[in-house]
Amino acid sequence: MDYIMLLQKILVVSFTVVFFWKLIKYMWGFLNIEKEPVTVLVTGAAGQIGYAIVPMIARGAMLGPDQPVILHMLDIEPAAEALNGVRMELIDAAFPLLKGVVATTNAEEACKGVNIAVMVGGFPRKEGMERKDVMSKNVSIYKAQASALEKHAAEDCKVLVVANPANTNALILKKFAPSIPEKNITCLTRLDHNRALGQISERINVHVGDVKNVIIWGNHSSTQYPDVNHATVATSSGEKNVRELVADDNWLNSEFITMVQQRGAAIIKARKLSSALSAASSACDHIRDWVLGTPKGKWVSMGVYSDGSYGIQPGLIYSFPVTCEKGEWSIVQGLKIDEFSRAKLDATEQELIEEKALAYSCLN
Ligand SMILES: NC(=O)c1ccc[n+]([C@@H]2O[C@H](COP(=O)([O-])OP(=O)(O)OC[C@H]3O[C@@H](n4cnc5c(N)ncnc54)[C@H](O)[C@@H]3O)[C@@H](O)[C@H]2O)c1
Ligand SMILES: O=C(O)C[C@H](O)C(=O)O
Repeated sequence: MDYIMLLQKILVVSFTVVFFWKLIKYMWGFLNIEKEPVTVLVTGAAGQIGYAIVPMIARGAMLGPDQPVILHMLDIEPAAEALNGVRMELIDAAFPLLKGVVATTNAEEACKGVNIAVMVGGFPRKEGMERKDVMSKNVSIYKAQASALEKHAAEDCKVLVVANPANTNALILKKFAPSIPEKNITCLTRLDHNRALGQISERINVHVGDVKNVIIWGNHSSTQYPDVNHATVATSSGEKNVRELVADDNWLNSEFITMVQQRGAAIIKARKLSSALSAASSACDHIRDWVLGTPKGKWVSMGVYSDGSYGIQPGLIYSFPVTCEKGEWSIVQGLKIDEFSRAKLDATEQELIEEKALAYSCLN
């Protein structure tokens, strides 16, 4: 009897809560109360990824179709005219969600009040240049931009570094923006994650949306480890393991890995330019899932500050499987790592340790 009364009470309370929640949401829509705009910074905005990503942001692909945005676009002086062209096109496109545009070559102005910073600007490797020269240029760019974010961005600003070497640029940014919480500084490996999903879907002829939980471990470079050991595919008879469906461990352990690792180079060979639309779209995926949350039962890959999970040296920006909730990511724990995977996790960690040492040597 007591149980029945308790159950009735629970049902009445739940019904009332749901009813009032729906009523509030309805009234909100009815009164047409708009959300406060979120300010998004895109550096390198006159470049290829910049040109692809700003309309995506202005259309709601990053923060949702009901989230107004203000775009801050930064580039360097030689690109000022092109940057102004992008600003003109944004105005011409008349995006309903776009509440303001700032196009500037002044980092301090660009960083003012920024809630989300997408760092695409950087110094590309040119013919005949040593790794150290490229690193040294990017270290000084990320040091300066970190200081501008530190001084002018919103306190809870979330940062995504896209420009290569993405993990190490993010690490330098973290070092020189000590008041930005370390959990708010990340780098892009979602493109590699999406590439891995795409390759599996092509191989077994299923829709890419039915494949989930691949992992990119480590560096956004050719040492990254695309891991399918925990990945599944939704089928009419339930979720099936990717290894079971592909039924070709040889392919998964060699050709598949190399294909994902080298995909960036393959795009450069084909387009004579590096990936831009897929990079822009994946950067939107990264921020959207971080801010709005990952769907239940699904994880994504993000380059985040290592806390020592899976034996990875703390203090590196390393790509892990993460889930996101209420604007915070957490590393998925407890996944079984076999011997083959262990060696791959360690190899990409080693490359990041060396990159960190090289970057720090450029600070001297
Ligand atoms: N992490 C990833 O998955 C991923 C994928 C693709 C490309 N990338 C990297 O993203 C970066 C951008 O690629 P892109 O194709 O747009 O290059 P791009 O050369 O077309 O554009 C780069 C832009 O950055 C600007 N820039 C240079 N120094 C700057 C500075 N100090 N401040 C602000 N802007 C500055 C340049 O003027 C240029 O407009 C590259 O480093 C590329 O290697 C990363
Ligand atoms: O710009 C590059 O070198 C390649 C890029 O990082 C990519 O993965 O497409």
